[in-house]
Amino acid sequence: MEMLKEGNLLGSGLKFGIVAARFNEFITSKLLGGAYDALSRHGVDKENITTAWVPGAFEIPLIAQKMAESEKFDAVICLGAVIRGATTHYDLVCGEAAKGIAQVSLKTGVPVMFGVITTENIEQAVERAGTKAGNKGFDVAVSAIEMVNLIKELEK
Ligand SMILES: Nc1c(NC[C@H](O)[C@H](O)[C@H](O)CO)[nH]c(=O)[nH]c1=O
Ligand SMILES: CC(=O)[C@@H](O)COP(=O)(O)O
Repeated sequence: MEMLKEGNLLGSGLKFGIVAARFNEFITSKLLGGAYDALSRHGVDKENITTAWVPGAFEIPLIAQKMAESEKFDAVICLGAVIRGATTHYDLVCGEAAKGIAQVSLKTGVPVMFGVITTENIEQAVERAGTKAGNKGFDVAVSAIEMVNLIKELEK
């Protein structure tokens, strides 16, 4: 019989750090609300969630690294909204945020979730922050629970 490993969605007793970017706060605050909703609905206690605000998505990796290295959290959830402007700045911010977040996760072995939405315009961001395309903050929070529990399964 093939052995199948997967992570369940039970969050009770798990501890989460959240790094939220304040840039485009009208979007990121909705992503944060979605993450809180997901964690709460999956049994995570409010006192087991620590949220840190950073200026923008470019600063997320550093604080995510501090949280991951602290060994206080089972996973770190990164939330941001990068909306294309008139210059190439968008590409640099998106690229460094994504690369930095991935590197922290691989370096520390802690699940660090990429909840930074990267959109061409404000409408696309609104759609992904709790309207017709769902809430990416909710989605990555659920994935964070799954990753923590998958790792626990693999370590048995
Ligand atoms: N344009 C966006 C930014 N830009 C700011 C950078 O993230 C960074 O805070 C600044 O360059 C100082 O180091 N950040 C976002 O999160 N979203 C954007 O659309
Ligand atoms: C994603 C960004 O950095 C962007 O909001 C900056 O806008 P602009 O490229 O018009 O300076």
